[in-house]
Amino acid sequence: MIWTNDPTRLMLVAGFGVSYALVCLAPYLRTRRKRLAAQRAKAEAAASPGWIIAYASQTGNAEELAGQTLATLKLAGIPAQLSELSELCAEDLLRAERVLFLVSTYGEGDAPDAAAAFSGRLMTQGLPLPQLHYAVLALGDSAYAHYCGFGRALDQWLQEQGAQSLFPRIEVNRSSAEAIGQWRQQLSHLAGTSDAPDWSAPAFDDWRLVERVQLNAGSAGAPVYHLELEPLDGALPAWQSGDLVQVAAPADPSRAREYSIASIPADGRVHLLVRLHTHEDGSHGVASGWLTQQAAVGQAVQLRLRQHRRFRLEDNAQRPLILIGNGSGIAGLRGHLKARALAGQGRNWLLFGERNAAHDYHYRAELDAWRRDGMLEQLDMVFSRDQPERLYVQTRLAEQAEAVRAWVAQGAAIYICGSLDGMAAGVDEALAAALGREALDDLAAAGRYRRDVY
Ligand SMILES: Cc1cc2nc3c(=O)[nH]c(=O)nc-3n(C[C@H](O)[C@H](O)[C@H](O)COP(=O)(O)O)c2cc1C
Repeated sequence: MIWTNDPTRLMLVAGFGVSYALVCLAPYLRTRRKRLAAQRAKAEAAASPGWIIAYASQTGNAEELAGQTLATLKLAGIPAQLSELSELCAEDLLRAERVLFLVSTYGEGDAPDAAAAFSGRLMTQGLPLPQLHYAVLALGDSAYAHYCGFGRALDQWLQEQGAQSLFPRIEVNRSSAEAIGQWRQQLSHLAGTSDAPDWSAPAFDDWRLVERVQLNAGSAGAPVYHLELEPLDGALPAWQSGDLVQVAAPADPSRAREYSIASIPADGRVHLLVRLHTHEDGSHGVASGWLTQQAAVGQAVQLRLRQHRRFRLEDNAQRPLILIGNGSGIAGLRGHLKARALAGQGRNWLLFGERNAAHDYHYRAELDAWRRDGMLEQLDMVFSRDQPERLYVQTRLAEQAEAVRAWVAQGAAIYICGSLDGMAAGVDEALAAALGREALDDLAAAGRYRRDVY
């Protein structure tokens, strides 16, 4: 060891010692600062009156992410509750301090059906919300003209009311894993936790295509096929009428296509109704081409079931049902009719549109049998091209406004399945004309007007 009395050298040694200590200490201090900030965030969040996770979802994506958001906050010890957007009233918002909104967009930039009243009534008012801290996760598909239209409108309205965003709106294009990852990261940051639960979607299972029949030979429309599938391992999973399947076609497994399930578990198989889609250049749709042209009967198909809570019967199982649809939309309605027949519930009115009775009367024998057995109280088949003038379900519905009012007065719920263009909007207008727009919005908010339209 070398001793020295030279003051300059002593200063240098001391200076070096202090710098060295600082260099060693810096990472520790940084980590400690971060830990304290995280603890503070957690304590503040836990002390707040509770977070609200509000979702508006049509086919369940936003709802599923809302459930995962709740699980993440709960894991971090933050009191939080899940709420459908439609359940929130002005008073709730005036009181709330932290709300996470997860909303999708439907129609042409519209809110999901259940949130129509929230969008039409609350969002047209001025509410002072300076106390509200919020974030928006907007789900959508950039192929639509009004990409994330409802999420954007909600965000803008909240800003106009003086609410403060916790972080900029995150837009999720076609369920993009990257955007969902950003949301998850923001949540972890807010909640001061790094151990968020796994959000990955369930894997696809192997099913076998066991039957395929074309239903509309000779039709003026594109070919429609009835398909039956069984799980390869024989264990039939549970589902409810109204649910969907996602099919991963070998040519594009990253973008699953969704189809309504046309059967119930008592059938022992998943039935699908698939219309072959043909592009302008003559090529077939990836999934519809695979399922109806390429996959051989007996071949394995990658499939997973998806709950579609918004289109299930749920509380409506005891109510009379008005089922309205067109084209391949008979799939989702057939699932419900099968469930009703199994439960012995005969108060069903089916109003269905296709082109020609001779070729497009899908499942005619089954519908006739239900009619005979008292499972279909009223059946209105509307064939657009069987008479000189074109006729559609919405025209028939408008003629039946009196009956619609009577059924709804008796507690009926209304289910719509089929095409958005040319059917859903017209049916919506006819229903609004029969019942009043406000009453229809109220039915939607109460889960008595449900749509699976595409
Ligand atoms: C009939 C229909 C209309 C849609 N309209 C829009 C739209 O106008 N803008 C948009 O960004 N996304 C639109 N989408 C895409 C959905 O918002 C997207 O699929 C979202 O993931 C659905 O979430 P959800 O399951 O929570 O309802 C539409 C989807 C369908 C089936």
